[in-house]
Amino acid sequence: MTATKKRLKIVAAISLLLLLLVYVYRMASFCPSGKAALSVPGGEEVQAKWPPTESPLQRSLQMAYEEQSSLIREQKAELQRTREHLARLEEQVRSLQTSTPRKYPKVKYLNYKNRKRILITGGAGFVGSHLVDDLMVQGHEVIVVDNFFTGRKRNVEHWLGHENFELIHHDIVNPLFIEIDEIYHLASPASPPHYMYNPVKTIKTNTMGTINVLGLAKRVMAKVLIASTSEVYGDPTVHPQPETYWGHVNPIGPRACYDEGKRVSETLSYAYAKQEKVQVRVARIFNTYGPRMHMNDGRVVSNFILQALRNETITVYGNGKQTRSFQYVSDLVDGMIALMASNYTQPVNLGNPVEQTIGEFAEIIKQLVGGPSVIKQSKAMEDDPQRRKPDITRARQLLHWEPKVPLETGLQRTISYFRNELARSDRFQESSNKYFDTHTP
Ligand SMILES: O=c1ccn([C@@H]2O[C@H](COP(=O)(O)OP(=O)(O)O[C@H]3OC[C@@H](O)[C@H](O)[C@H]3O)[C@@H](O)[C@H]2O)c(=O)[nH]1
Repeated sequence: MTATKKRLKIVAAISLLLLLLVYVYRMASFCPSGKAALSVPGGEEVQAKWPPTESPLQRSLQMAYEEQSSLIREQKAELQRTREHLARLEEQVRSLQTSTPRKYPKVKYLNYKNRKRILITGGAGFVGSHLVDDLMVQGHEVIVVDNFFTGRKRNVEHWLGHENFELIHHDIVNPLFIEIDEIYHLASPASPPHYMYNPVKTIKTNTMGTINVLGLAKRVMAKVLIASTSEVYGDPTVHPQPETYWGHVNPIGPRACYDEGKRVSETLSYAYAKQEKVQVRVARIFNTYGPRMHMNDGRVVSNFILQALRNETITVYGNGKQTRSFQYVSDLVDGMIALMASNYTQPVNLGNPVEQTIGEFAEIIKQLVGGPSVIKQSKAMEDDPQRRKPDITRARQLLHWEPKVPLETGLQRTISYFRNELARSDRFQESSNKYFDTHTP
């Protein structure tokens, strides 16, 4: 039994005793004058002296009451001492945290000429934070701008305080004035449930946000890489999809805020390139997965892995015959850095051409995670693209890039990441339960 529970029991016992005492006093018909009125046969009232001679029961009640009162006083004092001690310890932990020099991942030293100042919008997100890691390790100065709608400070906290790193809480829908050499524009929700949650904001981010980024690039003559998407091909009628394919997008469907938003983003890039001579790079990113995906991301990889880890039903939307091709996040980051470094200005597909149906993918996850989860079909998503596979000839030829991480290897890393995340959230839950248990007044 915890100390708190013991204390609660003692307090309850004392309250009962007090009630009993009050009751006994009432029964003795205590008068305001300090005298008890006693009725005698014949109607005469005799005023008795107060306190009357104490009965043995009253005496023992009184003693018990005094004993319990002093116990409560002692325990209150002890509680106060413990609280003060805890506060002192917390203060010590805080001062230790600030005085201990932080350990950072090793970064290369680049001289002034080779070191770039690189802005990453959406740099605290899933893909952005991996890009931050690579560019920091290469020795560049990295400035992250994020509005933390889907990004998290935790994704980049290992760089906080590093002299080459800066984190700015800012929404790119509003203009930004800083000096930089390169911009990776990744800011936008990317998971269908996230971008459909606030379609107007998604469109604003991909239009006004992109205008702000391109305007900044124009002012400071920075090179820009725009993170576009395979969704510009919509529900494609050409398979696999080369960059020359114009796409098949429903402009008023539930996905339009993202698909059309990204298409405008591409259009803006080439308008600024033509009119303002801004150097642009456009990466059309296909389905990507890996550690640091949000637990509530809602995309198929995180959903299936979490369902399997929790022994829940694995939900396949529709008949499961729709296809996707999944690339591991480190491959994508390599591709983006190679594209930025190249002098190629047309869009480039970055994705893994190994394609599978979503039904097969559910089986793969179930097998890799193990456990008793069953796979079930549920309602199909509206306008869900039916086949998607990148043609990466352009990236192969121009960037000498192709994905390296096999699906199983990438999935194993992602599964172990989500396993740790689940354990972490359980620990957090446990400790917050404990906290509320001991701090309930
Ligand atoms: O729990 C789920 C989630 C998703 N799915 C299905 O799995 C497929 C993939 O869905 P996701 O939500 O992971 O991603 P989508 O391919 O639809 O969109 C993605 O496309 C490429 C990127 O640019 C974006 O990250 C994202 O928009 C879809 O057919 C979807 O219906 C399930 O069957 N079950």
